[in-house]
Amino acid sequence: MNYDALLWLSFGGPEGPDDVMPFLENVTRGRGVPPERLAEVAEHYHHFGGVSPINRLNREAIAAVEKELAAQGIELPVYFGNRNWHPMVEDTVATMKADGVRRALVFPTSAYGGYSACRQYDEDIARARAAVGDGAPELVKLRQFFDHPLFVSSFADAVRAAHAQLGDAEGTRTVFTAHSVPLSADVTSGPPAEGGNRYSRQIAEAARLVAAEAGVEGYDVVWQSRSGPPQVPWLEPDIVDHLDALHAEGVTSVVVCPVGFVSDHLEVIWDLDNEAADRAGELGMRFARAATPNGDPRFAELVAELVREHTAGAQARKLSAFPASGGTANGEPCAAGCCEAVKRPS
Ligand SMILES: CC1=C(CCC(=O)O)c2cc3nc(cc4[nH]c(cc5[nH]c(cc1n2)c(C)c5CCC(=O)O)c(CCC(=O)O)c4C)C(CCC(=O)O)=C3C
Ligand SMILES: [Fe+2]
Repeated sequence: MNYDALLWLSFGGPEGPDDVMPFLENVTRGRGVPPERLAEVAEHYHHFGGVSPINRLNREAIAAVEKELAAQGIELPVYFGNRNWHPMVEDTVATMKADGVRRALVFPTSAYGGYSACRQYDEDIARARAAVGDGAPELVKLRQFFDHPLFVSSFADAVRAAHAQLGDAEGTRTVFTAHSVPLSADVTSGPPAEGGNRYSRQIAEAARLVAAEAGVEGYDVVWQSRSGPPQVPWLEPDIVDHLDALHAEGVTSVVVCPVGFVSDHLEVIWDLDNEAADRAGELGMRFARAATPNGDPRFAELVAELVREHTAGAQARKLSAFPASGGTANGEPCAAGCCEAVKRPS
């Protein structure tokens, strides 16, 4: 085998009240997020005792992946590193070097393209290697997986289960949601030759695939967790505004599917399970939120299969016509100018 480890690369989240502000400062450094927004998001974390579930969920997913790899006879130790909170990826890559790791695969915990979902993880890889310096392991990122059949079927079952929870009410609307990004960031997502908007087009494609497999007809794609200064346009409509619009149309029952995320981290348990669910309650709408895939055994199988694309020549299974992007070495972009960062006003 050409690889001697797997690095699980994620966003990171606070693990106690004192972590919240330093974590948020790490996330927003140079990103032009106003202090009012930061204070609001800090409150969301404090609502849960300053603990984001994301690190625990990643550790659980890693344990499942370790078991799956072992069951398949793939001997790869799994390391865990984050962009914004401990264990920081720079420290993890230093440990990998000290352990003698020379060439590792990297699983980023995002299924999509775009700056925040793909390219920024490349920057993390390059920064961590630079911090470690000579002898840093070679780091080869696994590709985007938004259209992988295991990812799609996991969400499809979750959507079906959420409909069943509502007793399959006639006319229940399925609403797919993903993290909003500035319009400018969506426009520059994907390789320039493709014409942009790769992030929102991949989200729309994943929603279409999940809806088709779940057998739901009426569905919408909306956005959530908008950040940044109010004057900067982001992808819309927002999920909460959309519930108002659905109510005005006479919809009385909704299933919300967070197709843009792999786990029940803070944007899911606060922005959906509290804010959106409360709004639905005020409007007298029935509301069920579909589960995210990381607790599903198919998620560990998916990661193992992406690994086997590199170690055993496994065929890249995918359901959309988008090219299999994102799998580059040492933080290289997929193409010149692909998903480049947009400067934010400070
Ligand atoms: C596309 C996308 C994903 C999905 C892809 C992926 O999963 O990577 C994602 C995931 C996540 N975002 C997260 C948390 C935050 N994101 C923020 C801010 C921002 N996100 C953005 C985009 C995305 N974010 C953007 C364009 C900003 C504005 C600042 C900037 O331009 O960078 C802020 C700052 C405060 C605020 O919300 O304003 C926080 C705290 C957490 C961890 C949650 C937890 O702790 O459980 C996760 C998984
Ligand atoms: Fe975010």
